[in-house]
Amino acid sequence: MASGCKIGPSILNSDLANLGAECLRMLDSGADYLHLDAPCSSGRSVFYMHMMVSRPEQWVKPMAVAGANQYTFHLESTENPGALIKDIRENGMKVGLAIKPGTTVEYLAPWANQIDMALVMTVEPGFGGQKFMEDMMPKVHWLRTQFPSLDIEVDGGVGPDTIHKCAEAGANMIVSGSAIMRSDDPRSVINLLRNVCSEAAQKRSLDR
Ligand SMILES: O=C(CO)[C@H](O)[C@H](O)COP(=O)(O)O
Ligand SMILES: [Fe+2]
Repeated sequence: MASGCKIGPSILNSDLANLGAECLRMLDSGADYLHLDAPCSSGRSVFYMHMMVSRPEQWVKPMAVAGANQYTFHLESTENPGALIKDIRENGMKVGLAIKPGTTVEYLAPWANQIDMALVMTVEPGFGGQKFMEDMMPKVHWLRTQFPSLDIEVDGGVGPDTIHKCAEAGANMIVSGSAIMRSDDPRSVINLLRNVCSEAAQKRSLDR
């Protein structure tokens, strides 16, 4: 089984001048992990880095030193994914592998057994508040069918209006930026996302 349904608020849209307080606010609201789209340093043990950078090789050690738990890089940004996966592991972090909307899932498949999490981007990487791309859901569904125990994350435009599509397709790790950060009640948004996701996962396991 994948590691249960987890909700990771994206801090990209938060008050960056008060990053520490924003992270604590999210953890206090029930976040399972924090999805960080920019390098930062912290001792907390729930930081999953989404590295939207060219040459992701150069940030592995700094992120490990900063206390990141997981290092997600874009398949499009490296010529040697195998070596990078090995380096991330040797630096004590879990491995996430992301694909942009224009990349087909067949490129990711050969690496699926070597990674902890696949990230299917549901917007073009860059900034928060973009429109969710529903046409990415077949990728999630295909991955879930082929790799039932893989953690599969979606990132971009995910919130109460779009979570059902993600959950039904098989995503179990949910990044949500604006929908959580802009809510007056982040806890209820996090709970809703997790409940929809867990119900879909439970239904899948009953159907098998
Ligand atoms: O990787 C990202 C942007 O490329 C962010 O994680 C993402 O945009 C989250 O924000 P929102 O939920 O508002 O789309
Ligand atoms: Fe992200």
